[in-house]
Amino acid sequence: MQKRTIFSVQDAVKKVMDYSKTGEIEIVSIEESDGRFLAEDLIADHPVPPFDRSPYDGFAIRAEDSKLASSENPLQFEVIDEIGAGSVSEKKVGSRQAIRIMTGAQIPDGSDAVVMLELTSSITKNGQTFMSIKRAYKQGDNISFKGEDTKKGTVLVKKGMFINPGMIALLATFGYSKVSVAKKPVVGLIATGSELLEVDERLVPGKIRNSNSYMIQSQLKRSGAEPLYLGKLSDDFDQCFSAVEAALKKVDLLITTGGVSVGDYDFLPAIYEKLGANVLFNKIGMRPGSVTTVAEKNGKLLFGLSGNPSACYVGFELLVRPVVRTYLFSEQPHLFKTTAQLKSDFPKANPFTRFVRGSLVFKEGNLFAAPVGLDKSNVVTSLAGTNILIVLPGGTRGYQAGMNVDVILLEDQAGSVWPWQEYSKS
Ligand SMILES: Nc1nc2c(c(=O)[nH]1)N[C@H]1C(S)=C(S)[C@@H](COP(=O)(O)OP(=O)(O)OC[C@H]3O[C@@H](n4cnc5c(N)ncnc54)[C@H](O)[C@@H]3O)O[C@H]1N2
Ligand code: MOO
Ligand SMILES: [Mg+2]
Repeated sequence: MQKRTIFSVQDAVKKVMDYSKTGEIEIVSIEESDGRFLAEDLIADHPVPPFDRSPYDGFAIRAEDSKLASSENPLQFEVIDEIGAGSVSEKKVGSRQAIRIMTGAQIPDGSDAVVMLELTSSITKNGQTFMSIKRAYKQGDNISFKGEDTKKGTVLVKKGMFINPGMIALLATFGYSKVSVAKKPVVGLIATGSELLEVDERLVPGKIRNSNSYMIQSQLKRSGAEPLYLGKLSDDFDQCFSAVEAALKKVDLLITTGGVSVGDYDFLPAIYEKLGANVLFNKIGMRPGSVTTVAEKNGKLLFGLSGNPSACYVGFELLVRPVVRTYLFSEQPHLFKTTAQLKSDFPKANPFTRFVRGSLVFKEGNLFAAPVGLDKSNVVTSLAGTNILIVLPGGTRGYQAGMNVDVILLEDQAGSVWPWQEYSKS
């Protein structure tokens, strides 16, 4: 048996990223663009608002006519027109004239200020309405100016950004009924293991249900990829080899789970060899996920994730996700990292960097990182409550509650450029 060379997390991620590439573009309707990734910069092709408009229901006047108005000296204006949002007055506001205007309507010619309805009183004399005011206004008072929200030509959203509800509002504002989005990379997924049952099968001795396939499909969707589930296979070399070889022709990336360690039925290393694939690494100095193996065949990446659920989960987030996000044009394809206070002691020392499944707790302006469940690579239940990975660099000491630790956010969309310094032994 060959001794495996241990790669640092940093070096492993770098090696994988050397083979990551950007994907293709497709055009979808604005409704379908929700949750996708923008394939070109979103540039304002007109100012917003496109015209000076009223932010209130009230009256458009000439500010200069209001100069002498006060409670002792209310001034009366002749109301010459009325406009709702969407209408444009053909009249020009002249001296001591006003136009009744509603929120969102274009400011009429001649006027340069708006008086809120509540600050006026109106009377009608011989069919003619007059309104009066008790204070002076300055030029520009209560006007929402053309371009005050954004100027024409402003880059509002960069290519590669996740399309959220606010971005949908922008797309609609600028007339994008069709949106150019990144095509989802098709990621093939094969689960290996003779012990695996289908989800709807009853438990029998020695067998467990295949949870990795569903978990990874969900992680793929969260990352923005299109999963192509190719089924689960027994630990049979020929069957697994043919499946991997055939899958490579159909997908942009291929994930297998299980069979990457040193067991008699761990066939992935031999499959990579027979395929003539270039194995980038097969051991990483991290826990869980130390057995995560990545190979490349003609530029296509094959991710051999561990069979152990927590190791599989972590291997995906650290190594597959940034490749998917690069496909989706993200310039910040890695998970976002910040610091938080460790919520409870973590006494177990380990020479490898630990990625402890945890949840972020917000309390009185502070961020806490709470480890969830049992910290073993074969556990599955802790994953449900996981929304962060708590990074505990390898070393001989454990960690105490209250210490500042790095955490990486799993449900954030902004992402990050490569955030991790090398985690050295503490
Ligand atoms: N002698 C050694 N043994 C092991 C080592 C080692 O270095 N030397 N590494 C251990 C570590 S660390 C891990 S992690 C596992 C990795 O195992 P494999 O990736 O080869 O995965 P399998 O052997 O196929 O399965 C491991 C474990 O996971 C369960 N499993 C597999 N597939 C699924 C699935 N789709 N859904 C749910 N659970 C799954 C499987 O039943 C096993 O219990 O190796 C250690 N051993
Ligand atoms: O690959 Mo294993 O998860 O380090 O436990
Ligand atoms: Mg194994």
